[in-house]
Amino acid sequence: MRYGMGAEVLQDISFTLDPGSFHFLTGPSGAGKTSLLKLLYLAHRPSRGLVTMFGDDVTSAPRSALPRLRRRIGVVFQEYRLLDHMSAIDNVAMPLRIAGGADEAKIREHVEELLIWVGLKDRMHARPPTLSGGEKQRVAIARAVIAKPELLLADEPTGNVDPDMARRLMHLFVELNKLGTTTVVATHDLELVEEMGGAVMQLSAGGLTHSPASEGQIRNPHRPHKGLTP
Ligand SMILES: Nc1ncnc2c1ncn2[C@@H]1O[C@H](COP(=O)(O)OP(=O)(O)OP(=O)(O)O)[C@@H](O)[C@H]1O
Repeated sequence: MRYGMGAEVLQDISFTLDPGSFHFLTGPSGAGKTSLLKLLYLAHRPSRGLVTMFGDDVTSAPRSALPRLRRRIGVVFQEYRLLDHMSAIDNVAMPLRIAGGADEAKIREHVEELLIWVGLKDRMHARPPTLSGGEKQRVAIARAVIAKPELLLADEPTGNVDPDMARRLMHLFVELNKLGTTTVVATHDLELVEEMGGAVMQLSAGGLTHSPASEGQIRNPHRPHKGLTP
């Protein structure tokens, strides 16, 4: 992958994410973690090579096919990308409203429950510009997981919260993963990676220096979260 006419920022990377697996993506700043997630989110196409997603080659998929594919992916962006004119509740409810099929009262109940769980009981009606960095991060995470996507991509999702909340949010990802969501979490927090015990993909200077030999199962126990049970 390269940006424009620049040098390649990712080279000769080959891996498969088994359905339902959980992977951490680590590596120093600038190694290419965000760039790799952009390939997986279909925000960028590789300059050479192949990306297949849900069994289909998406490298040459028409642009018109991308929104439908992206609806199957939940993303926590490093810069959150919340809609500033909407409340936290409405930001989080968006994937459910776009998916359709659920009645508004149920959506609201589900969203409120999740926002309470991530510690935003008193900030649900606030708009993103009035939220702290850590609060915005939690809204972004809630939005990414609310519709139980098939694939969850999270870019440094706990970078702005304290260690206890970081653990709580990781357990939310684990809980979702147990429901079948394939998960990739890019993080600098090696202590948390060690504690959670998932498979690790390690990037260094644009190459994968360590990729999981095994199936990417998280080994540690977790606290149950009722809102994400089927
Ligand atoms: N939009 C862009 N245009 C040109 N180069 C870019 C762009 N975004 C990132 N890069 C370059 O691509 C390389 C990989 O960056 P990337 O953001 O993927 O790394 P990262 O591992 O996610 O870093 P961090 O941990 O700091 O978020 C870096 O050399 C970076 O300077």
